[in-house]
Amino acid sequence: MMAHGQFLLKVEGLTVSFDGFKAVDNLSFYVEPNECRVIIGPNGAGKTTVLDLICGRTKATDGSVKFKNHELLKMREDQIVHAGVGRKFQTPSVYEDLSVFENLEISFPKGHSVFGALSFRRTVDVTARIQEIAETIFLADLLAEKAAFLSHGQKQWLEIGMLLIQDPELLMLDEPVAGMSVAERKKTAELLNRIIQDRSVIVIEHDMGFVADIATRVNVLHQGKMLSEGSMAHVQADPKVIEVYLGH
Ligand SMILES: Nc1ncnc2c1ncn2[C@@H]1O[C@H](COP(=O)(O)OP(=O)(O)OP(=O)(O)O)[C@@H](O)[C@H]1O
Repeated sequence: MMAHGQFLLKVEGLTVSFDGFKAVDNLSFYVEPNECRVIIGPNGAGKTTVLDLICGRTKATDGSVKFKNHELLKMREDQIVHAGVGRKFQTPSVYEDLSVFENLEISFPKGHSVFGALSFRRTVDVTARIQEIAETIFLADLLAEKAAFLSHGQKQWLEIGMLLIQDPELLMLDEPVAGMSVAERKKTAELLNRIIQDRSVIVIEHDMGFVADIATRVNVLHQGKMLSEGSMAHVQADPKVIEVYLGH
């Protein structure tokens, strides 16, 4: 347990400018453990850029991003992953020719096994973890199936599983339910509500019904700045939010 007032992620004064255009402009927010924070806002508001800055894909111009008090802005992308921050991009990138099992297996972090050279024990350990993750992502009955034969929604879940197997403390997802059926959206909400028992999640989302099902708090971005922040009910009732986003 973290002490009161200890945030998992502290974003302060985060700014990036591309040729003088500030895509993210002096943005600050704080994410607690076991939180599902949803970032909403109109096209071009800077949502994807915020995730790119946190995961080290884009270099910030100014500000600070502290994850468990480590400054992420000074770290490389691979170091940020190693520190416990996982990122899923919009389009699923699973290995189509491999099975669900193999996709999860190759995502298992290498070189951290407490069993060291005891490869048999290690295999048992990995297999148990793959089984557990497969159940979480609704694919336990499809472990032997080639990823190519999964539905779009199942591929999205598999990719979430490939991140979960690395046990990140912070997971960032860019529009995870885009292209999913209503039933798949419901199951994805159930999945996110389950995984925040053990970690925090930041999600970019446009589907307000889905946001209502998952968000503990919502950030509304507009022109790279925080337009409004709070519970779903709070931001939905905020006249500024209705004017630039929800009213459209
Ligand atoms: N590498 C870059 N170079 C120049 N401009 C960029 C770069 N990345 C993003 N931008 C610009 O920054 C702004 C914010 O883009 P971003 O993709 O973060 O918005 P978004 O809120 O995720 O939008 P959407 O909902 O359409 O995905 C846009 O005007 C975009 O064109």
